[in-house]
Amino acid sequence: MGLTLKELLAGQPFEILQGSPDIEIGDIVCDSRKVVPGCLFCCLVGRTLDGHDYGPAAAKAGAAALLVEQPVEAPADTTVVKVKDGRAAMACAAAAFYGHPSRELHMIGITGTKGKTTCSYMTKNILEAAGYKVGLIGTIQTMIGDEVVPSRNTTPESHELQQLLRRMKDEGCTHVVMEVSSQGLMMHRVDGTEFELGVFTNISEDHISPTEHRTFAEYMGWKSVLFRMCQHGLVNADDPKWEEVLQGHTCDIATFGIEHSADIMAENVHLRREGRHLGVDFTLCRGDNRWTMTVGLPGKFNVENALAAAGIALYFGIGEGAIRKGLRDVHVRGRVEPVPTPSDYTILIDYAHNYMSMESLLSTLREYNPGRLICLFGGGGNRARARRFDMGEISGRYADLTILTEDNPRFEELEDIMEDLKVGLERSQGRYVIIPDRKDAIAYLIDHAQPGDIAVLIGKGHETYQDIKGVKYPFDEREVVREALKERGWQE
Ligand SMILES: CC(=O)N[C@H]1[C@@H](OP(=O)(O)OP(=O)(O)OC[C@H]2O[C@@H](n3ccc(=O)[nH]c3=O)[C@H](O)[C@@H]2O)O[C@H](CO)[C@@H](O)[C@@H]1O[C@H](C)C(=O)N[C@@H](C)C(=O)N[C@H](CCC(=O)O)C(=O)O
Ligand SMILES: Nc1ncnc2c1ncn2[C@@H]1O[C@H](COP(=O)(O)OP(=O)(O)OP(=O)(O)O)[C@@H](O)[C@H]1O
Ligand SMILES: N[C@H](CCC[C@H](N)C(=O)O)C(=O)O
Ligand SMILES: [Mg+2]
Repeated sequence: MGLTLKELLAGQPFEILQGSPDIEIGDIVCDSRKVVPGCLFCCLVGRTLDGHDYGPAAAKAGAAALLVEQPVEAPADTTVVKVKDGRAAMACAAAAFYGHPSRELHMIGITGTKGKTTCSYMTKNILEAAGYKVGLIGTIQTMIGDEVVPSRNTTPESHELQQLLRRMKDEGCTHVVMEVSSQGLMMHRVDGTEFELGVFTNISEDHISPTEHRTFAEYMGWKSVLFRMCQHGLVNADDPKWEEVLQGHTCDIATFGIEHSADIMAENVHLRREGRHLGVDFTLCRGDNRWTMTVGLPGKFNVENALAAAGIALYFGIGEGAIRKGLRDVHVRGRVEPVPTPSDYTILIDYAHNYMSMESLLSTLREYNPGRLICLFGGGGNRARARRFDMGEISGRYADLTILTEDNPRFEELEDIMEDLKVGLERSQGRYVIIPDRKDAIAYLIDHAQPGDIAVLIGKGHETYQDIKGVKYPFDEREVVREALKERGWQE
């Protein structure tokens, strides 16, 4: 026996515009193309379209009820209820519809400008090493244990999220680790989800564009919301803004850090380079415990991510061995991911695409003392323009050679994007070449790499396409590297 509309909206103010709220609801959707008979269709005001325009079509296709923010035409036998905020109401109804699965799971939500994806994989690895079955929701994909479910958004729409959580619980997961983006918080995608742990990695200026957040204050304000939704907070004490992010928090707080005094700390950070393999070691300190750890991913910033993941594990009472195994064996697609190469130089694929990630990535790679540091990247079209000047400038500052190329120009002209990148590079007087076709650019890089060099292909990360004027052309960077090496006679 399913729940009625009235039961789904319990605790939320709503006004009945027509029909009865005592009807049973068979599903919840917000896309008229996904309507099934007997469902609740939620009319949402989007960035480009208005779901209210699809209300009549949804009713015609069999929706039993419409959730609206303003009146819409509907047949007399369709119930129509009006709420103030359609996304918030949909999220709470979805949580009720799926029986509040978050209450039956150990829910971990990770927010922050950078490190969410990496930290969530580290956490999953550790929890699995401790014997738990784990659900993961984030940028690259959703996972139910080992099963992969494709993701469209980092934080899914609320009804998809609640459905996933229910599935995870039913399929035996005990813990779920998910990335909670500021867009997800702003669009009420996680409303109705009860988080046991909320984690803050860091914050820097990003996602400020006509399609994302209007100001930095707004961006930061949405990140704060997670700490009013969780029972316990774990935050990065090295981030200068952590106290601002916690404004209005209702959870208790534990901290982690490398530079500042914190509950969980890293000491003896040591960058490790063995042939073409890079990693980092540190001592994990909590109370009297001093545990040496080896992280399978390079860079000081991955010590921060590891501390956050270890902090989560320690909260759940997980011991030294599982933490060590989980951190040592971690691999994340497109996050400082090594690609097999002839053994004398390193090629990494990474997803840096803003100031903070470029700076962290290149400054830490520099510290590995490469023969030369070579950076290959472009700037995404129809995204925050400031990123391009920053990325150009930082590459010019740290790299011995920059190879400028394409990265999802979308509907912008590649030449215009290059001009912005060049401005940044010239500001820091970096040495660069321009090779518009990314495949040619990679071939150039391979032809010029020398023993001891570290080359990093930046921006595409896990992506497997090149988005040009609305068409997504297949482009898997690791395959392109492999092919180029093969053409040059190298076999793995
Ligand atoms: C700007 C934005 O966030 N858009 C999200 C939003 O779509 P929208 O508001 O653009 O929707 P719309 O096309 O205007 O349509 C409005 C409504 O009409 C409905 N509709 C539309 C057409 C139709 O025929 N019938 C119909 O019912 C739509 O289903 C929708 O409910 O709602 C969709 C469903 O939830 C999201 O997938 C979509 O994310 C897009 C893909 C996106 O790129 N979002 C980015 C900004 C984002 O959310 N990023 C964050 C962070 C990423 C990170 O840093 O890791 C994320 O969490 O992914
Ligand atoms: N803690 C960190 N601090 C700074 N930079 C980081 C950190 N962790 C990862 N990075 C850099 O940022 C890139 C993206 O990292 P990751 O995917 O883990 O973060 P995210 O918060 O999920 O980002 P996105 O919002 O892009 O999905 C990495 O490829 C790396 O270059
Ligand atoms: N997913 C993010 C980062 C993409 C990074 C880069 N590949 C680009 O296209 O700018 C975005 O769409 O803004
Ligand atoms: Mg992510």
